[in-house]
Amino acid sequence: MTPPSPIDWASWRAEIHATLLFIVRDGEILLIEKKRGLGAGKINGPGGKIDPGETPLECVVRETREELGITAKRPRKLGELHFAMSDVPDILCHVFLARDFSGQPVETEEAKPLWYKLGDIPYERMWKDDIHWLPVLLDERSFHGRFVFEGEEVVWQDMQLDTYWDPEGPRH
Ligand SMILES: Nc1ncnc2c1[nH]c(=O)n2[C@H]1C[C@H](O)[C@@H](COP(=O)(O)OP(=O)(O)OP(=O)(O)O)O1
Repeated sequence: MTPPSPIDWASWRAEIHATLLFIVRDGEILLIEKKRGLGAGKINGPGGKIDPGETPLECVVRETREELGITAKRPRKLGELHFAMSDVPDILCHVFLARDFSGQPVETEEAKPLWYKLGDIPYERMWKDDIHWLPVLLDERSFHGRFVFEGEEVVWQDMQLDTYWDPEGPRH
């Protein structure tokens, strides 16, 4: 049974809306080592904050171009993550999966591209929540995750699988 949440999700609103993209091709996943900003030093998918007037899909394509110099083909939103943080603003993150891209991934000021076999994803170098939803994304199932952080640690979590997505965008 899920323990009571330390925060009231009914009144929760994200201060930041962001995106993440995971590209999977030929049994490997394209990740980045993030070089600056929130999560610097961690391994993650490309992505970042949504600009004013931008859709999550436009954002994830733009951020992937900026961070890796490639264009994702047909990214599909499969997940939504709510992060209640203790020391940085709360985040709502739209999570996408793509099976192809054009161009060649290059290292930029923001990110270093890293390919991993699907069986060797380095969860120990990623945000602590990732292990709870990335395998779901890789199974092409939709999900809605909520995580409460104290610093770097997850102190409460809830994952709903096979959720329905409103193509118009986030609920908060
Ligand atoms: N807990 C957790 N797990 C997995 N991924 C993330 C988190 N928290 C997060 O913030 N993230 C992701 C969501 C975003 O993709 C990035 C954070 O975006 P950020 O790098 O701050 O945004 P940019 O727009 O690229 O940054 P600047 O250009 O403003 O430096 O991490």
